[in-house]
Amino acid sequence: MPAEGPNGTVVPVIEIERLSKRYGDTVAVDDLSFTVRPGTVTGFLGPNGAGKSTTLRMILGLDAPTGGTVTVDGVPFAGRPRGLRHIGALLDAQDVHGGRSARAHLSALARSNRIPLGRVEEVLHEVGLAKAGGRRIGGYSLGMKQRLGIAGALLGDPPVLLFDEPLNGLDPEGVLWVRGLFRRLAEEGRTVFVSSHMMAEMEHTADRLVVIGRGRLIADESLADFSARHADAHVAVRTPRLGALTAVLAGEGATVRPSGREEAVVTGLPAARIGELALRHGVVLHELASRTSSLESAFMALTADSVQYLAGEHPAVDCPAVGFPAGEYPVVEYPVVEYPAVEYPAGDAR
Ligand SMILES: Nc1ncnc2c1ncn2[C@@H]1O[C@H](COP(=O)(O)OP(=O)(O)OP(=O)(O)O)[C@@H](O)[C@H]1O
Repeated sequence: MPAEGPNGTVVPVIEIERLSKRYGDTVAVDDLSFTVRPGTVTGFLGPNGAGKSTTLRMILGLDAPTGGTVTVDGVPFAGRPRGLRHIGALLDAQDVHGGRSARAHLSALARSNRIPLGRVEEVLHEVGLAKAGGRRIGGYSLGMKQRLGIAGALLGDPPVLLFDEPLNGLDPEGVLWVRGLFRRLAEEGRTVFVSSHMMAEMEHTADRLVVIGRGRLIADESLADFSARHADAHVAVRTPRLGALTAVLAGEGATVRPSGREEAVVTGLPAARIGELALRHGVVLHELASRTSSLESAFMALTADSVQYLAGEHPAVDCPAVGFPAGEYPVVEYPVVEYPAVEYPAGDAR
């Protein structure tokens, strides 16, 4: 059933229900169920071969499920006559006719989807390709092709947007720009679903995460909840009396791992409690800091069993369970970033 918003309006929800896809003996997607809602950027994460692209293709009706259903606003996408005006998608930035200009490519897309041609200049401008729009796409860098793919997705001004690995090939400035764009699209009430195989990319891009491995659901939660549940929280301490502090903290049930002559990593007690205990026992502290290991480590640990191609040894992942009482995790800060407008000049061969 379509989800309803205020005044009975239909909310652009993507609903995936027990979805499966087999290619011969390969199970690409395995009994997958989750919902992607509007107003947030949802990251779709999984290692190579996890089934992300296959899922996106099934949302778009480009691949038929072996089992289960996928609907947008309660209707399979193939049943939507509005095409690009309903869902905009970037699946493969390289999959474009290199002999055409960006302007010609977008104009053809606009015509076949009954989108006013005026949108072509608007989206070229939006993605920073207005001046380079007359050049052959074959001469574009991967980053410029990603921008062109994003322009194609935006062309129909759709309420639902899918992006498959959109950050590939973008320089840091481009990554910041894309993050700002996705945030704005979500704030406009659109449904934004973005795949990636790297948590480090999604950490500052998505509000929600759907994590899959070997086609199966591993996590479906907000980034904050994922972070609180999976990231390895610990406290770094530095003191000239490490032996004394270790004895005190161990007596309180903490685990203390020395990381230098006067330094240690403590798990099992929050920083505030460590500071109080040190004061009470007369141990001077030169450093006391709450730290959280990278979410990338947590993601790798979660999906370690699902990694299709391993280079040599299994990656060593240090992600022990943490012992803080509920609500006492260190706060993970997500930096607020500025989004510079970038414009490629007509002759720029980046
Ligand atoms: N057309 C196809 N024929 C046969 N096998 C396929 C086909 N498409 C995908 N697969 C297989 O299905 C599994 C999932 O592939 P998919 O491309 O969906 O994963 P992915 O998560 O998008 O990976 P990546 O991050 O590498 O793009 C893989 O084992 C892949 O080899």
